[in-house]
Amino acid sequence: MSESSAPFVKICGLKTAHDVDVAVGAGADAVGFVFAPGSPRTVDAAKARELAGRVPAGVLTVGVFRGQSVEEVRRLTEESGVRSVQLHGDEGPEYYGELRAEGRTLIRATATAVAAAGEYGEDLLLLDAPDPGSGKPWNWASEEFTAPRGRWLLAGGLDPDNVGAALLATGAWGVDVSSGVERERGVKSPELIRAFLAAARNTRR
Ligand SMILES: O=C(O)c1ccccc1N[C@@H]1O[C@H](COP(=O)(O)O)[C@@H](O)[C@H]1O
Repeated sequence: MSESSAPFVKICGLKTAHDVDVAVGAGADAVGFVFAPGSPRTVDAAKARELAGRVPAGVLTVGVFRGQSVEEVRRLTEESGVRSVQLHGDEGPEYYGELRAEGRTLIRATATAVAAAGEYGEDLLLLDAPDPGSGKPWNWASEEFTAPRGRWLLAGGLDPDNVGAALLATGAWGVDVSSGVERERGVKSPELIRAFLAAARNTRR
């Protein structure tokens, strides 16, 4: 993708067939299913398999994990059939290496400064807020923020009203959203999903 093309957009935390259909129909590049425990968006492997089965091959399906063992990530990924693994824990490069050796597409989520995408062997880097999925933004607009080299996604408190400015300010390759497309915590809004995708798509870096 060239710098002037439309940004990559992932819509995360989907729990219903209708929301998956809306996100895919509105042009999402990726959809996420949360396997991390304790979230209002958590789904089990059977539900994720049902939802992922609705997603066409050109759209990436992502399982979202936090602080879970390699064995659990492997099991949930295989049982659900999602194609990509997004890790929010404090896993090190060895952990990534183990999953990478099995051919999984890896997204490394972090709230700390990173010089370049790919340092742990991940396919995509995701810069997120310290409390992922909370809808709270972080200081991506501050002068202290330095964007990493390479392809990276921005997340944390994005919504249809701020995603364009966030993309322009940071130069992120793509964006990821959950709370900002919900009408109440854990319940997606089809209108907000469509509005977010339109706003992001219309932004050219
Ligand atoms: O969405 C969750 O509940 C979640 C739980 C645990 C780890 C990650 C989670 N979601 C990720 O958080 C951001 C979205 O944040 P926001 O709600 O838009 O502020 C995104 O990367 C999700 O994949």
